[in-house]
Amino acid sequence: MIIDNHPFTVNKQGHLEIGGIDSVTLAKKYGTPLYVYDVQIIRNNCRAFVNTFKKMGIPAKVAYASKAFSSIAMLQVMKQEEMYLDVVSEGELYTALQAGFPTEKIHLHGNNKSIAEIRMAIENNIGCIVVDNFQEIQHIHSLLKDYNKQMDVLMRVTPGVESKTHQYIMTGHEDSKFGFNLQNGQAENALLKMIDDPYICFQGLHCHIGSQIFETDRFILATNMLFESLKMWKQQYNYVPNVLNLGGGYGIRYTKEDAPISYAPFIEELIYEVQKQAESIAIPMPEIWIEPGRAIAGNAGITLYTIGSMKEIPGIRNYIAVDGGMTDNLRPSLYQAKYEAVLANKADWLVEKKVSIAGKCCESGDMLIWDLPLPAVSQNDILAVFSTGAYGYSMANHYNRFAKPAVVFVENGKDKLVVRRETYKDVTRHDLSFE
Ligand SMILES: Cc1ncc(COP(=O)(O)O)c(C=O)c1O
Ligand SMILES: N[C@@H](CCCC[NH3+])C(=O)O
Repeated sequence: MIIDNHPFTVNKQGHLEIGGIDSVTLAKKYGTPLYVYDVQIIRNNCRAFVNTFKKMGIPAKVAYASKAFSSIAMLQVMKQEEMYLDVVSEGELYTALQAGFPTEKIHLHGNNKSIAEIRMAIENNIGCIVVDNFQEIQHIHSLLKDYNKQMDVLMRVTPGVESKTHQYIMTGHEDSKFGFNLQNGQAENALLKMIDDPYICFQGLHCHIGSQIFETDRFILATNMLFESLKMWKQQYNYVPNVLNLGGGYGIRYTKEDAPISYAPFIEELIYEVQKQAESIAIPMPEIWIEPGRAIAGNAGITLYTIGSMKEIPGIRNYIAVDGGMTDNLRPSLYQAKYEAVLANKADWLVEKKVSIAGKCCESGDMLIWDLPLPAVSQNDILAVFSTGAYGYSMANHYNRFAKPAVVFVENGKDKLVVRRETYKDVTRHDLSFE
């Protein structure tokens, strides 16, 4: 039996299965809350992007935006899949180095890169820095000069395109903390600062309009805005980009209301658009880079919880509490994000009524799912929440001094612990006594 809307099945015991393994067995073996990833789905997601570019014979780089879920094992899978990598901090870069990720395939982002981050990038000879602001151009220039090195650099621009997504995850609109503004001349000024720099090898533009976007026309519109500027810059400065990085942001299915982008046809559409635009301003086709995060990790991951206390308010609501919440999935409380879930140990039972899934943090807003249809629920049932593979573990936190859950990878019927569960010793590790 197949689970509606999600790439998982139900086994003969009526339990949810992931990667050929009974999820209830995993919950028993590793405890809950537990993040579980089906590695084959991660691989398929990577291949959908990489193979489309290959099939069309287009030089491209597909970089995994590791903010979605960064761990040594995950980045090792990215290495195996020949992906490039987008990191936005020293911590993400450090994790990539620990994973043995080829440094020349790493791209560094960030709207406030520290000197230490830029140094780390230069010392490790990473592939590219995506410059975000004027101060950074100066820092990158000076540091490269000190090291007597050259480095590829892209300029992040905001095209002034409003994507239809939650306000907190829009990034391409004018009033954004990221990048150089295309409309008000800042991007042009930045271009002029970098175009002939002896240390900065200026390769082209980067544009990321936001996250969890379904309307492909927004990506196309942003691309058109880039070409409007490129047309002027060609005429005025004879500038021709080698690279256009069109960011990530491809929406995935969390609930049945979401109609996720079909990656292959969309990438084809994007390629045709860039080809058409490049021809129209008579420049060679630039290399296309993209940076999906959620689209690689999101639907591959589930979170398993154990059901605990239950509170029925007659005529109002049934609250069912689980042993995690906003500490392992911040998205519902931060973005009012919606999720679907099943009882993993009763995955073939008929749905009985709607219940609301509460986390166990001391916050009324710590609700994972409102009005979820479930079969009859009992204490110790296992709840499996779908599509938690992106921005779940990576935004996990220690509120109420919760320990972060473990992460398990499953593939070909085998499970492997890839991030161990934190202990309370881990949680208090940095506390010092005042006595
Ligand atoms: C610069 C950049 N690239 C890529 C991503 C990945 O986005 P997503 O996970 O939505 O694909 C983000 C996050 O929004 C980002 O800020
Ligand atoms: N954390 C966000 C996405 C952030 C995108 C990074 N620019 C989410 O869960 O949807």
